[in-house]
Amino acid sequence: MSATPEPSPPLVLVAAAVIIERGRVLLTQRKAGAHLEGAWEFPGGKVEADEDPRDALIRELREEIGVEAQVGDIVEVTYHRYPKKPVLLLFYAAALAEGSPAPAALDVAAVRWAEAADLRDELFPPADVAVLAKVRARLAGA
Ligand SMILES: Nc1nc2c([nH]c(=O)n2[C@H]2C[C@H](O)[C@@H](COP(=O)(O)OP(=O)(O)OP(=O)(O)O)O2)c(=O)[nH]1
Repeated sequence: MSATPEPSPPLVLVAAAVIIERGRVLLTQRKAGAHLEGAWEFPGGKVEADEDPRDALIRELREEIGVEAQVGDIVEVTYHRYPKKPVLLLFYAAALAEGSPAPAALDVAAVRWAEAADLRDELFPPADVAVLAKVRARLAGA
């Protein structure tokens, strides 16, 4: 008798921000106990079923790091299949709004501004390879 195939896990839609200021990009670190714990990443999170991805990103940036952001154009779109979790990542260029509070680690392990030399692939989730290449190029002014 053949085993019943596992149902495919649903695709998770994620919006994340590429925020560059004065030659540095804003990164957050994933909390202990979370999927990919300890990895550095671009701040953001899951888009709810009824949400515009840009609105989801503004909400996540408020919740995670307490900033007010303006969300611009897509930098990269990446599909990645984590074990038991396929994700579609929308990476948007974004900027801190005038008068926004400075980023604070409200619901992340840490937050920091990073230079191009700090963007080593192995510190990030495997899905971030393509966006990291684009961010390095942007930081280099290309
Ligand atoms: N925000 C963000 N998420 C990323 C990046 N790269 C990457 O693979 N991801 C993945 C990690 C997570 O699986 C997913 C974001 O979901 P999340 O942080 O809201 O939720 P989570 O999986 O920790 O939460 P949960 O399932 O435990 O509720 O996208 C990135 O650069 N930024």
